[in-house]
Amino acid sequence: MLPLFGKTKAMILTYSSSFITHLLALPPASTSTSTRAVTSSLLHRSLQGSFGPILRYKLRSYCSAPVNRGEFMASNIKVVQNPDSISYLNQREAAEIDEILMGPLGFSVDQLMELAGLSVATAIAEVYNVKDYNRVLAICGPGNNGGDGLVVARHLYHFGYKPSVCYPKRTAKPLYTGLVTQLESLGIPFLSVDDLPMNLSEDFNILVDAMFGFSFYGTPRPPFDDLIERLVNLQSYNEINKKPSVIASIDIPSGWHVEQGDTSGDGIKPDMLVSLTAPKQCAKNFSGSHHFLGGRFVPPSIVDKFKLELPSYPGSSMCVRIGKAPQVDISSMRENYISPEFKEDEVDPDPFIQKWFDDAMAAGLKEPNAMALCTAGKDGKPYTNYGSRKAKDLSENCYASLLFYWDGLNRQVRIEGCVAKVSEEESQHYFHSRPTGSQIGAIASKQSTVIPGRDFLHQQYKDLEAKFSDGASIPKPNYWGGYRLKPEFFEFWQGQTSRLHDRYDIANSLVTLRGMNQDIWWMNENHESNHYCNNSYDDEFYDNGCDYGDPYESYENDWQWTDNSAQNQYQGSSSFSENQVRSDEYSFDDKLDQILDMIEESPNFSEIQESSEECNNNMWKQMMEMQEDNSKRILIMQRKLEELMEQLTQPPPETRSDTMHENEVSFLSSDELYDTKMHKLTPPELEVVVEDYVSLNDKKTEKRLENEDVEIGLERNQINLNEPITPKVGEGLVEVNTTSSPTTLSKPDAQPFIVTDFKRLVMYKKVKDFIIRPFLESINVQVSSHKSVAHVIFENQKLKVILFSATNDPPIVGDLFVINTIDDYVYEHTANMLSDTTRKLENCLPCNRSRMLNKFGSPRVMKKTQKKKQDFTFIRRSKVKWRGCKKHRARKYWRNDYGWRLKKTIWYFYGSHKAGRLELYKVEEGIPFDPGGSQITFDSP
Ligand SMILES: NC(=O)C1=CN([C@@H]2O[C@H](COP(=O)(O)OP(=O)(O)OC[C@H]3O[C@@H](n4cnc5c(N)ncnc54)[C@H](O)[C@@H]3O)[C@@H](O)[C@H]2O)[C@@H](O)CC1
Ligand SMILES: [K+]
Repeated sequence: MLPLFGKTKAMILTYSSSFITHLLALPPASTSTSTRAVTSSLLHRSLQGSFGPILRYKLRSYCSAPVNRGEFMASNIKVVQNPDSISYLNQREAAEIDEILMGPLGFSVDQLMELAGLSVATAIAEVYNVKDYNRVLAICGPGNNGGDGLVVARHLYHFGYKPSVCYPKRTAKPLYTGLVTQLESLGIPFLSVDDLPMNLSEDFNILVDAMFGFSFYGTPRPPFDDLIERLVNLQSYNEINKKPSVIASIDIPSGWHVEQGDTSGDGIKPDMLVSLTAPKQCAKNFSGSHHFLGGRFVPPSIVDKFKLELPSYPGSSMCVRIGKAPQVDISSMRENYISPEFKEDEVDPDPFIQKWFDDAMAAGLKEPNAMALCTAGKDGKPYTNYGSRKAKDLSENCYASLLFYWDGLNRQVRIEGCVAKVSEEESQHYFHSRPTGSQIGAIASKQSTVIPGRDFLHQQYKDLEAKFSDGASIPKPNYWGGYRLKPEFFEFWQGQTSRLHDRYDIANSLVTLRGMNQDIWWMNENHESNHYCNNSYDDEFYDNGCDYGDPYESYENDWQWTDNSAQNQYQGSSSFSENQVRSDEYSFDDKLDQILDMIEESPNFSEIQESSEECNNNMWKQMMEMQEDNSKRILIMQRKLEELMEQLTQPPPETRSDTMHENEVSFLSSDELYDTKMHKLTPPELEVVVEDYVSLNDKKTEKRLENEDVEIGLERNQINLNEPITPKVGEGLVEVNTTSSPTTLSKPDAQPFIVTDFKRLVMYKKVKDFIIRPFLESINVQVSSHKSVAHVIFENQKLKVILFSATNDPPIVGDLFVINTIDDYVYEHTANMLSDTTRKLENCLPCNRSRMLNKFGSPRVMKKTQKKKQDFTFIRRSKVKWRGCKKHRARKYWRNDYGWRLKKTIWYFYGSHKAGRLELYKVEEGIPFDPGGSQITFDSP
């Protein structure tokens, strides 16, 4: 570890060699090293050259951040190699653990479900990146497994996925209703089984199987049998599809026997299984690519009691992979960066004093001051083979490049300039300021030598430690010293989505350099680096054959190891062992071959080759200038592309309504109505905005509706039926003529179609919970004075009623508006509220004019508002029909008149003009009715 500014430290690693490590991953035995080395050096050089920026785009994708870059990457998840040593639970044990957790151990089911769901979501995100696997369907069952699925959907939403939920058998417990409400508030669509395509991979990338967990038994009952069937059939669809969808099962592949697994052999075949708490016995039969364990809450007492052998979770991860990760496909490693806006004024050439460095510090990145150093020798090749030397390079060609890569912030700063040795005094001073261990380490690891193994190094260290135990000053080896780079060129890079990365270059002449040229990079970095040979600028070590930092090249040389483990500060890293590094694991990728071919076939190739031969500082400068031009061009292109992308990816404006609350009912006046484009609709017309339309899938409700002769959508004359009308979620306007003239139903994304005759329109509005109810039975607005129709619109959680009168006249004062709703299906609060309203209305039904006036327009109020009695024509209808009514008569009236069942709730509104505007007042018991006064607010019951 090399100090910078005295107290901060910088590590110089070999940028280009580690770069090549990622990039080429050469299997030494099978590839002609010399050719490849030359090509790779040219490849590297080309990065600096005229066609560099374009290539860099491709290349960066191979050497970007280590986490989460696509399928088959399980970065920080500890891999438990032997799944056989893991415990598998039977059904009884699983249930027992559940009971203990939620009994004596004091967990609540919500808690466990949240943790379980989170771990499943993180495992999914670990394997299936959000860019390629964006559309998720969580298929949720009736039990806790289904609850986990709901939690997963929520977390995936927050991770950037687009989840939908199919939850056909809902459980009316607050835990579940709460989870549903949470998802609804995020605008996550709930789809019925009928809404789903037969081929689920048409609409979804990931299918989260949350139907059944460890309590499943027997064979799946409807509608899950159908859903499971669709998951089974997926395989045949997937064979056709270019990008098949994947199944991620929670705890147990649904339909499988909890212990015996897929007994019939024709069950679902999930690609991923996330076992919770501990794998169930059926998981032994799991043959998909990704088996994870989640539910990181099992306390030691349970581990002991059930003698559980479980893989340990790495770091703070919520999940751990069981078994081996599939072979890494290098070409698929590609991070879709999501970064904040790139602000030019936030970058400063000195990465140590600018905001970016502060950001990196604040983000808690490990050693943000660590950097990679890339040099090039006089032959122009950064690395020819393992015999090359950074220091030697620098003595021949002072140009070098430093790279600060800040993973986690998706940022990188590259600095280029000329490097010079610092004075011997400076080096001496710094050497003795280092900890004794580091000083000994500098001597112990002999530069650029091949050593027999790690033990040898330890012994060296011990011997030297003994030698200097008397506290004598440790002499600085003459090969140890610092370098200073004078920056001439900076490149700021920030990863962005779809590879449209930000890149901002600053050349020396444009900026005032601050700080940078005062600082020293200390060479001899290997003392704290696990993987690399010591580095030296002392000529006497040049020929010792140590390579700088490319472990793959190292195998070629058998075993090279000059590590100083005594100084190992990477506590988290597992120790380096030879058998972890197998060349055949890194097969040479076709794509890379292509790139290399491209370079070699490029018309510039020979030019570059030639110039590289006589590489000198001038050439480098030229190249940098060329690169600068290109970078600018690329930057402009990127911006343009980004703008375009932004335009293309603008989401459509959100239209969404929610549970309607009584006190949020508002009305538009006919004036308002005629002011808008809606005036084009000539009455009598009925326009209903259908939002959040969800068809019924609750058996009980369905049955009721059958009995009640109610239909979803339009109830119409079957003979004249052109085609079935089933509005779905997201569909927009439904226009219906109330006359028998042809009716147009238009949906934004569908062909308009004609219905010539219908009885009534029935809307089902999903309320906040599991029950889907018809919210408004035909917008059956009865206006007492004359025939009117209404527009009813849900907007911003408000019900808006727009009235049309048959004569084009606005409704008059005293009109009574009746909107029918059905309270049976109304959930909880709404139900109570409405039935309460019913009760109140029943109690105050106007049996005669005087009684009505007492209730709704007391003489006192009338007097005060100087209104005449006849203005209160509320009773007009009741005079005719409700005269002398008693409660039961009123009920009868409702049933007969509306052909509806008894429990229907009717909302009464009283129309009144105020400042040219029609306002509707809810008629309620006990509240003085004052149409001239301010609008009555509704008390919640
Ligand atoms: N203790 C744990 O380790 C935890 C368990 N959790 C989850 O809870 C699950 C177990 O939950 P549950 O006990 O609620 O049960 P399940 O979620 O396994 O399902 C039981 C439900 O499915 C129904 N069912 C069973 N067999 C059926 C069949 N053949 N056809 C149709 N329906 C059928 C049952 O009537 C019941 O409603 C676990 O698998 C796991 O996903 C997590 O939520 C939290 C932690
Ligand atoms: K499941």
